[in-house]
Amino acid sequence: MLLSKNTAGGINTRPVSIKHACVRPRASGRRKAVTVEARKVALLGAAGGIGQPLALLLKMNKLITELALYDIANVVGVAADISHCNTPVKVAGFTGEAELSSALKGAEVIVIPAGVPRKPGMTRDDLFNVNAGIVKNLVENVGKFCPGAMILIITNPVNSTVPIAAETLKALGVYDPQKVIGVTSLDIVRANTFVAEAKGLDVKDVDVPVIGGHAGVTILPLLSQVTPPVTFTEAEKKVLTEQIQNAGTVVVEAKAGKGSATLSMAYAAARMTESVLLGLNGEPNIYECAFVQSEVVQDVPYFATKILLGPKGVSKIMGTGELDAFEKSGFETMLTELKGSIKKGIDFVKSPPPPPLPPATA
Ligand SMILES: NC(=O)C1=CN([C@@H]2O[C@H](COP(=O)(O)OP(=O)(O)OC[C@H]3O[C@@H](n4cnc5c(N)ncnc54)[C@H](O)[C@@H]3O)[C@@H](O)[C@H]2O)C=CC1
Ligand SMILES: O=C([O-])CC(=O)C(=O)O
Repeated sequence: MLLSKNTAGGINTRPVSIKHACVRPRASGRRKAVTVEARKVALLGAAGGIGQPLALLLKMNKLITELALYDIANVVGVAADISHCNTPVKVAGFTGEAELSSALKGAEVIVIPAGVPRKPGMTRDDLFNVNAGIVKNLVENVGKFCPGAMILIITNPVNSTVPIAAETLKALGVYDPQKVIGVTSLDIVRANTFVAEAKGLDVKDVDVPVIGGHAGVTILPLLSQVTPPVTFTEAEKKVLTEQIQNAGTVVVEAKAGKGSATLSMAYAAARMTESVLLGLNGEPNIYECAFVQSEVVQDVPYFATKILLGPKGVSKIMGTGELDAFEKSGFETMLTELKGSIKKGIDFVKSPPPPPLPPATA
């Protein structure tokens, strides 16, 4: 399946039917065939809540020729199941550390949802202790077995796991900032949905840029820059901003201990993966918001803004645009938390925590 074109005008979420896969509408209304290159995608954490529906969506994407599903848990059954869908993508399952290298070899895009999700009462940062090591280990293997691949990180806390991935690749001497992307697309998907609902708009026409990071107050929707232009009262801005910032927590609480957003996340990640592939294929004007290494904000080395995707990955990082007074205040509020989460990720690789002390003797 191809989702609608991700143009500079916005991240539209209009699905295009499978029948039209690989044919994307141009601004002129004429249709242009998208070149189908041989593209292997590896999905790490494929047996999980996000992994399974994401694997299914990727199996339906005609820009992909080969899909490697990897998990420490048994993922062979998921691979067998999905492989029966009569679409051309070749699917294989790889379980356990010993099979990781085979999953990665030849892959050009690596999507990582491996790790534990939140339970009610937890913050995303509470996942750091478990997920930091998982991401570091997986990215080390990416650096060894498919250096140069695009890495899309879903695992939380994204504000820390992206710096962890970058530092891990730096230590191996294979870091390319154009290739490492923190997936924040779910924030845009949610913002588009909530703004369309609040303003009675057709959601396929709505694009809300969301900048900053992916946790609480670091998620900053730019309601002053919505496409199509919409005006909001101060009260509406507050309600919508908080709704977008808290949406993940709402799902965590509704699932009551059975995980966090999985289906909407799979949808958002399928869209980001497709945009990355379109960029690699040379399709022009592929824009998404994402958390990447960035110089947009002084002293904040990673930041989410709209980015342009191209044949080498992130080819341009857009600025924040003009913020209104409400957004400026939200921007100031986020900085301390964002800087702290980024530093925590960098320090995890540069100065790993000491091993636990032996038990004290009397
Ligand atoms: N970036 C975003 O917007 C979002 C991020 N997330 C995050 O995505 C992550 C995954 O969430 P779910 O799929 O719901 O969790 P899940 O627990 O259902 O699935 C995680 C999968 O990762 C696997 N896994 C664990 N360690 C692994 C390793 N070393 N190598 C390979 N696979 C490994 C597990 O076996 C499991 O199958 C969580 O950290 C969650 O917080 C969730 C929603 C949105
Ligand atoms: O809230 C969570 O833990 C999962 C997540 O990142 C989201 O749904 O935005």
